[in-house]
Amino acid sequence: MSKNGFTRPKGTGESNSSPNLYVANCGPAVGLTHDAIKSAFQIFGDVIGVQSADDSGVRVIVCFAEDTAAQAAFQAWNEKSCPNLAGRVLHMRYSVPRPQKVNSNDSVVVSHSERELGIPGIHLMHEFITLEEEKELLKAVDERPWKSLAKRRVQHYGYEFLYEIRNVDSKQFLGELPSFVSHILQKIVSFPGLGDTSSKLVDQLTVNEYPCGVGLSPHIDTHSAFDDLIFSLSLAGSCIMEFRQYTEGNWNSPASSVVDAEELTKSAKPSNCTRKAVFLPPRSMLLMSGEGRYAWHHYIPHHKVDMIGDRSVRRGSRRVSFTFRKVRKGPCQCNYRQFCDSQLES
Ligand SMILES: O=C(O)CCC(=O)C(=O)O
Ligand SMILES: [Fe+2]
Repeated sequence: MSKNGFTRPKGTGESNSSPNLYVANCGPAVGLTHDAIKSAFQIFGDVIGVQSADDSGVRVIVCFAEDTAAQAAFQAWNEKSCPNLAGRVLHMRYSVPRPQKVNSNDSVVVSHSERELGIPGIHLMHEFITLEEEKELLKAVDERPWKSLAKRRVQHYGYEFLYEIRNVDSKQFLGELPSFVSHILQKIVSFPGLGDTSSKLVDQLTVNEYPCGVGLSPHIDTHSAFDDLIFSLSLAGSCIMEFRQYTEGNWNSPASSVVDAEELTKSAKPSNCTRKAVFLPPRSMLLMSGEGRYAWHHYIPHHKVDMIGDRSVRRGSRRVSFTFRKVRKGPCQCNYRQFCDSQLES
């Protein structure tokens, strides 16, 4: 495989024109140094440089300053015996710089803490559980049946989440949350900044398993479905979570609720929004509440690699998240009406 940073141009004919030529049957392995190649091609115009096309020693990239010089060289020497280069028959094609893989989170700044992130109501606690507890939780869910969606697998406890209506069936109680999360529920109560914790904080759990490279479309968890507090525990692999505040939003624009991941991400090119992101390492607990829960879309990009500053962090083979929420019993009365299905539809 070529590692030279160049590739064939897309398209044919004129559109192939480029100042760079890939030249085969020519190079140090057949006694032609890069300097010798450069001076031979200089007769067509300014040569910026010559580099190896691969490890073979017989294929090079010749970079001219101008397309016209490359065209002249191509016409004169392609598939011909070349007197200036030991009579070798050169095989040429145009070459263009290989496009960089776009895994760059579209250059959103990624924070490591809630303070850096600075979205009211979004809190992050690292190492919320131990490695041992993480292992136990993963073992517990892996022993239970998964439901396969198009790109990820889910389990629901307490109440089922219905993706078609972006809501829960609140009349169908599936039972108390399973005992393997009891210690998480106890810890959740002591999450810093929570006020009155006398009543049950959560009664619904969605477990999501994302294979490497799978994310979740931008959405706001439906206001009428769940109360204020949404806790999300990350296990196994890391990811970044992006938050978007749309300036002209309404409750279902661009996607207010959890839809199956791949549907909307392609349309998720943000233009009219403020974007912030946070890195979610395994065992961290994220709390979305208040403005961050009601008025910001959250989104997990479909990337195999997350760019954090200039560091790339490869996603693990899977990330499993436990999202704890409380099913809402009456209409939502938040102060973010434009994102609130309870207040816009009533
Ligand atoms: O995987 C996560 O951390 C978030 C899941 C989520 O946003 C949801 O289920 O609504
Ligand atoms: Fe969500």
